[in-house]
Amino acid sequence: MDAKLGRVVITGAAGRMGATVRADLRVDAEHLVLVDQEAETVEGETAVAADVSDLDALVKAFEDADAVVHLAAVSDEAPLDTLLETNVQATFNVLEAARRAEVRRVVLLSSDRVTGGYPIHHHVFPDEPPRPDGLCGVSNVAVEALGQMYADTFGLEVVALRAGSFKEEPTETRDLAVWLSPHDCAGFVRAALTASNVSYVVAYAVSANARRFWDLTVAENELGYRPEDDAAKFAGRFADDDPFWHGGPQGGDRATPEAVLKHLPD
Ligand SMILES: NC(=O)C1=CN([C@@H]2O[C@H](COP(=O)(O)OP(=O)(O)OC[C@H]3O[C@@H](n4cnc5c(N)ncnc54)[C@H](O)[C@@H]3O)[C@@H](O)[C@H]2O)C=CC1
Ligand SMILES: O=C(O)[C@H]1OC(=O)[C@H](O)[C@@H](O)[C@@H]1O
Repeated sequence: MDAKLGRVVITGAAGRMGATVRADLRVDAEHLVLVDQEAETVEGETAVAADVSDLDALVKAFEDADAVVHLAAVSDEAPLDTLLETNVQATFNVLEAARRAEVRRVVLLSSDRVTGGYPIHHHVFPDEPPRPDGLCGVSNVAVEALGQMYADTFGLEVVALRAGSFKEEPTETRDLAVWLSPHDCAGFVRAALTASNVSYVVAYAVSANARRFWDLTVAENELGYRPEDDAAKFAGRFADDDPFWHGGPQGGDRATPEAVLKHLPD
């Protein structure tokens, strides 16, 4: 266990990933501050009902915090104005509140959507150019850029984790490549909070899936985390000859014109 987690704020703490991260950090963090539209607490936690659009509320919630894990977001395709507000503007608010409250480190949850336009046979390194598979991916590119700017300009320590598909177990063929297990999700976030010598790091957060598309060297070298689960143990549930493996974008169905058109204005 890492002794030095300190006081950690989790935005979006009431969401899916929040439950996993919170249960893991609660064990040895000095204190958890849970920011969400609503949040229930147990001993050792404080709940702050706040919207991440409210910069002043965030500055207050971040007082005396050592680190922030920013999970509050829209994690699916949506109209651009929604994504700009809930992902881009909110990430700016979180970073700016962290700067004002003198928080040392911020962990941003980005997503594999940033590079979902690469073909499935391309092994992607985190420093390759973005190739978003939709507007949500575009918003995640901006999220990462904000993190880089705050690290370079203000010396904030920022880790952007490009999470794959976070779920208990794989539920579709594509998950054999992109699954992020709860155990590994907790491991990546903990490593992002505790790694030393961080200025700005962007790393994929995906389980050690034999069929994964993404390189994990940065996660191992700069964050010190090597994932442990592998979706291959569920491979028997899915057809070997699924057309997904024949080619096409890593984002799968969501990278189609139809999927993106659904959220464009009439
Ligand atoms: N679940 C997944 O497979 C993946 C998730 N991610 C990213 O990880 C992060 C967490 O994802 P999940 O936990 O799955 O999402 P979620 O939708 O389950 O939870 C998000 C939480 O944020 C809160 N929230 C949303 N807007 C808010 C606002 N304006 N102010 C305050 N709270 C607000 C919601 O109430 C909710 O509790 C997101 O940034 C998402 O984009 C990235 C890749 C994959
Ligand atoms: O399947 C994936 O790759 C995606 O899984 C999800 O459920 C997330 O909401 C999304 O942001 C991921 O990128």
